[in-house]
Amino acid sequence: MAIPCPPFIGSEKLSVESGAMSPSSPSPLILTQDELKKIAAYKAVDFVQSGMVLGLGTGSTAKHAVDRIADLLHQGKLKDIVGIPTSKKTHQQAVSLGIPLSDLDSHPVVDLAIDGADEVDSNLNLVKGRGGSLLREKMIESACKKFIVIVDESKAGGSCWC
Ligand SMILES: O=C[C@H](O)[C@H](O)[C@H](O)COP(=O)(O)O
Repeated sequence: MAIPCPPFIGSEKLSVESGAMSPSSPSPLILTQDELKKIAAYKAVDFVQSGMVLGLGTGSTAKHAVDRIADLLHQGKLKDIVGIPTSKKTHQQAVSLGIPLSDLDSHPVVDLAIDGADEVDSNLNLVKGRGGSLLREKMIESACKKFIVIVDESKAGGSCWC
């Protein structure tokens, strides 16, 4: 699914400033749902600081956050991160990207957890776990000081949004 994106996200402004496009004829920037997930996930990772113990979420949205954390570690912009994965899949992804990992036994307090959700309502109630890792998510996300849930607009619809 492709979703029209507001002009403040993306490269349109840069194109206008560089003279590549006339300001009077802006063309809408179309982003896919996965690109929107990536933008939201990268924004969540802005809250990660060096030295943190991180809950690493599961799913197609959280995957982008884990990728971004690994990028920043490799660039030296983040240091001394310890990740606690919420699923076997995320564990495998983090290992493949070289993110140092631990568990709740060794790190019972998690500074920040970042994860997706299946649905969110206007009171920020969440439906989670359709990716199959609800138990580990609940354990790790209950132990965190701060929990960032990343959702694109497709998660805000449905019966619980009132
Ligand atoms: O068990 C799965 C998790 O709760 C996911 O965070 C949730 O299902 C959302 O996944 P996705 O980002 O792939 O929509």
